[in-house]
Amino acid sequence: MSSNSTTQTVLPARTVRGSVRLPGDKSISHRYAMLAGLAKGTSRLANFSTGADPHSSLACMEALGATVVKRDDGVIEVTGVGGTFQQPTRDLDCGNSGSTMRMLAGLVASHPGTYTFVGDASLTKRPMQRIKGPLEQMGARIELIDGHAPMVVHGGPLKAIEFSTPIASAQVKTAVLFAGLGAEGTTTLQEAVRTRDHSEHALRAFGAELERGRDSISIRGGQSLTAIEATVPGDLSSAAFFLCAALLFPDSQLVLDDVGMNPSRSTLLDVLTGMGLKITVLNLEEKHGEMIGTLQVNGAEVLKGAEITGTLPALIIDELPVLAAIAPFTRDGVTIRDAKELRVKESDRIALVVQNLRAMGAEVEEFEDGMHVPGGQTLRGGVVDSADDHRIAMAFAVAALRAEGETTIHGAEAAAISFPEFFTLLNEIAAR
Ligand SMILES: O=C(O)C1=C[C@@H](OP(=O)(O)O)[C@@H](O)[C@H](O)C1
Ligand SMILES: C=C(OP(=O)(O)O)C(=O)O
Repeated sequence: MSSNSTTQTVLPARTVRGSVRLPGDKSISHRYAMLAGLAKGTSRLANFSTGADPHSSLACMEALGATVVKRDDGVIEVTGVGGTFQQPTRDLDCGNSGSTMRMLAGLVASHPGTYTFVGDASLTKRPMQRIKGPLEQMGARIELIDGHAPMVVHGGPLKAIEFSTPIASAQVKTAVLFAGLGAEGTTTLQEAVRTRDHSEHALRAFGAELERGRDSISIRGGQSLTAIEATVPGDLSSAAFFLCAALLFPDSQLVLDDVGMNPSRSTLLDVLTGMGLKITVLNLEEKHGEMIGTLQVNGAEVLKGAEITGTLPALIIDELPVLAAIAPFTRDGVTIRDAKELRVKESDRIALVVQNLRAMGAEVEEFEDGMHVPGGQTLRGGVVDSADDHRIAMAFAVAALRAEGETTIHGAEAAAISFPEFFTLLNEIAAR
């Protein structure tokens, strides 16, 4: 049972209808917060994520000497340190946010000083060795306890490296690129799977030059950053919950405004289209390298299944819990393999999805690297547990819309990590 339990009850719905405005993208908000904190000048960031995680990044940047003003109109103003971080007098508290800990470790690594990173109980269990390797190769020293936080980064002069990421992780890629920004020489990084490229776009937006090779990305050290004015696109991973809700009802109709459509994230839309969702993209435009569009969606006549294997899981890793949670309602079932990373997120997302699906009466087969959820099943309302994992809380709220009877979600407040408005918006679009 989650430790700090606020329960939410979700009733079945007849359909979902309406229009939804999403919080700013969590991944982009983290990157803008960090780079704005290092840059020269004052950045103005509209539609910055309301989620707790990017606010952990902002608080860390304040501890490093940046000034953060949260304006009443939702715009966040960040005045950066102009290239040199202040030695923090407190721990850098990353809360629940793996992105904050891993990416910021890379950013501070080239700055002489000692930085102590801490996090909550969940973050303290997550693997940090993956960034220690490359950052130490560049010349930083990193102390971990058994591969985990608390993590002490001893920053200093770094040397560029050539690095091939052994796991598909945008956070690891970002840690290396951010360290490369302050290193001597040109750092080159190769990824087997092309993960989300928000860091590349954000670095360019703040004035850094990067070079893309066929399957590599290079950054020259010693470049300085300049403040930007930007509007953060709506979060496609938050949109996923509503898109999956729309899939559940043939007559559903939703409009999602100003959603981030970066091609390195939008594979999700191909998967949902393959499952039968009708998606029309309107008003597509580009801002600071990021695509933004309005999504008009209608439900599936036949809700088909999906096979999510190979390199695909890495491209939709945060959306897998909700896809699995609605899988019993598909005609053909959903198979997820090659997704072992799910076990080291805010919770063991494979074990927890399986546990909660079973609590709602579904049959599921668990694998070390995924699961198989047969289709053609019904769910009954039940008691599910988020284990303080935001994506799990929201995934099962969506599945509950088509369950028989009401569903109680323990630890529902975890949604605020990425999407504080989630339950209010879900209630608004659910027709009962
Ligand atoms: O770069 C990012 O913003 C993120 C990358 C992914 O993590 P990994 O890099 O660990 O795969 C994802 O799960 C996380 O929610 C956000
Ligand atoms: C895994 C996630 O985030 P992070 O790694 O930043 O904690 C997530 O938001 O699902």
